[in-house]
Amino acid sequence: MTLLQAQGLTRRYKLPRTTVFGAAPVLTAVADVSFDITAGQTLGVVGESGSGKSTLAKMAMAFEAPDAGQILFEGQDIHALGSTDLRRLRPDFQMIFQDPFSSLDPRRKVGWSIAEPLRAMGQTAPDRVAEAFEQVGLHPADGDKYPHEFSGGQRQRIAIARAIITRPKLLIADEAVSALDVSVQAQILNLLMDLQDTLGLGILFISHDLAVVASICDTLLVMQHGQALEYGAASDILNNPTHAYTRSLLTAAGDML
Ligand SMILES: Nc1ncnc2c1ncn2[C@@H]1O[C@H](COP(=O)(O)OP(=O)(O)OP(=O)(O)O)[C@@H](O)[C@H]1O
Repeated sequence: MTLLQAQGLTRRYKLPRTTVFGAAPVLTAVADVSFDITAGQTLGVVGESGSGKSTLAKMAMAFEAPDAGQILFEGQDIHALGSTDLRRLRPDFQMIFQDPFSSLDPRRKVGWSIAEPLRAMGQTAPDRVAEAFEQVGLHPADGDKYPHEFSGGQRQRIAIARAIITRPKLLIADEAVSALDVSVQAQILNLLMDLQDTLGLGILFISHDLAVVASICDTLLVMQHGQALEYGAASDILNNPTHAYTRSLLTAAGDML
């Protein structure tokens, strides 16, 4: 079943004027991008810094509206929903960021922080908190500790626990392992794949690192300057890239693939 369907997504930003004459310059951060994600499938989005990956994620999370195109979640246009309907849908799609420090309140015990999405739904469910800790390979007693007591990899596990606590259907991971050492990256990627198997999650996995993306994705979207250069089965693109830019990413990834 198609979980998320992006059709012709376009996002433009007005830039500061450089002269008093004429219109303000406009940057097209995402230009006419389309993709699908089905349940249990990972779409990898790869591209250099500034290629529009995070802008795509923000639109998929309904944090930012597209200037053109649509994002359908289970057939519903999320940008056409009223705030009440969007709030009702929110638990179904959750996001993990590069830096869990920015989303974990340093003054709060992590058990409190991971329950935040439940509180936003008007729920308190201590057994869900314990379950989420166990699902990410931590101990429920870890909920009584503060973020600084954990390593970077453990903090990313906590961020994942918080993302899955609402039992979402779709997870959006934006550079979720980029700040971690290679061995820890592998552990977090394995965790995401295990969670996908058990929970049937669809995952939108964004990274500038093709080696990382290739290790986890089923389908691949290669972006450059806001454009989708290639989109399709990851194995097809990796074995037979049609674009010179993709070939340069493959060369850069080298032995890591
Ligand atoms: N709010 C904004 N206002 C103006 N320009 C923006 C805004 N957000 C993003 N941009 C520009 O849009 C382009 C795409 O940015 P985006 O963050 O989506 O790229 P990215 O591929 O995620 O790169 P990075 O990994 O460095 O964040 C960049 O040129 C960026 O400077």
